Amino acid sequence: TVPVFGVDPYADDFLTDPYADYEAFRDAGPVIRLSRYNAYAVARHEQVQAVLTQPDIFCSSAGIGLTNFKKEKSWRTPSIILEADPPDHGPKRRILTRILSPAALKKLREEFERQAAFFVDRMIEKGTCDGIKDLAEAYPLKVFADAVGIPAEGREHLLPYGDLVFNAFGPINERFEKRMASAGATMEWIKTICSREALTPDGFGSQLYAAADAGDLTEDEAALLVRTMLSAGLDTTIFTLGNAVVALARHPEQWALLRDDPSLARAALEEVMRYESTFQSFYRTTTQPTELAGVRIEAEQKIWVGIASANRDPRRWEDPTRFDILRRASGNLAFGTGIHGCVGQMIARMEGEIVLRTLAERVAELVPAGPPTIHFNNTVRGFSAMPLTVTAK
Ligand SMILES: CC(C)Cc1ccc(C(=O)O)cc1
Repeated sequence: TVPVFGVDPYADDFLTDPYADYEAFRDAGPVIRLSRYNAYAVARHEQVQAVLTQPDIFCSSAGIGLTNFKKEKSWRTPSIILEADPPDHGPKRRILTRILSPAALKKLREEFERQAAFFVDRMIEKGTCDGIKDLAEAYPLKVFADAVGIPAEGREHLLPYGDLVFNAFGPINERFEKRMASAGATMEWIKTICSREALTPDGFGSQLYAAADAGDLTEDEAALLVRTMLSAGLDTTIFTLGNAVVALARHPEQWALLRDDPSLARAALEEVMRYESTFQSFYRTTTQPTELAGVRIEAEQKIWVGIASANRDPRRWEDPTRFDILRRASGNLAFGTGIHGCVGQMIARMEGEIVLRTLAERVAELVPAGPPTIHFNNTVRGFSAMPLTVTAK
């Protein structure tokens, strides 16, 4: 029989330190059940990879959260790429891949580097600062929001919106209800800035409307893909940058390695994403009766997919609980994998690598000036505050 766990993976005390529970999930078997949410679960690297690479059996169109769109209404119009299966998914994916191409990103690199220098220099001037507020949040809210082409005013709605989006992939619990209750103005603002006229002429958003003008998208689909960019491209990079700063501040010997060799920035970022994955988990839904690692699973079942757990699976990683920026961390599942693997992973990596390299080039010491504050959310895990003392190189 399938091992059953009654634990609540969305409880604050679970999310404070989920890793012992993830280990128990992995050790219990390749497939387990989370009885509290009536879902199967995969927590090992091998089965997480297997589920994400069989979209015909483990689909996304029933929602990639706990809510089954075939049975309950979604809180927002479903995403036409994230919550879509082949054949609808492919053409939309190709449009985003083209807009987020390496050539497009090369044009942004200089501005992204200039902004990273600005925010890091300001932290050094302050001496005592907050690694989240002054860098991890501020940087993507400036460079990525500018790249999409949304107006400067009103960006304070972006984090509340992201919190709503990521809470909605979990259960409709008190955390979600609370955020939803105060989301009126935010939902209005999001709708407004995804419209053609709100966007600057040269950003990613306008390029989506150009695809509509070329007949590759309807006007409404273009607006929904702008919403996709704002949903997927901010909270994730913000929490990842925050997790990087916290991990480096807490592991001075790893910080020293990076500071003494800034070219390690990309490898350091990859290890942060493996060691402290921002994205904890999401779901797939079985389209037919199937068998996974010898376990029979009926159709229409929600499967919890433990990304952060897979990234610490000792069956795949040597000494997984050790934060080691010199290890080969590529191949981790922080960006997912398969046809839905993160379409923005190259711009996300560019932001992260530039920020870590800029810190390494300009900062001598990065020392905690107090404990970090965890941000509790149903899907992403990170910090809302990290007091730091920062000294110039
Ligand atoms: C890690 C992913 C679940 C992030 C994400 C969120 C939202 C969308 C969308 O299309 O709205 C796409 C991707």
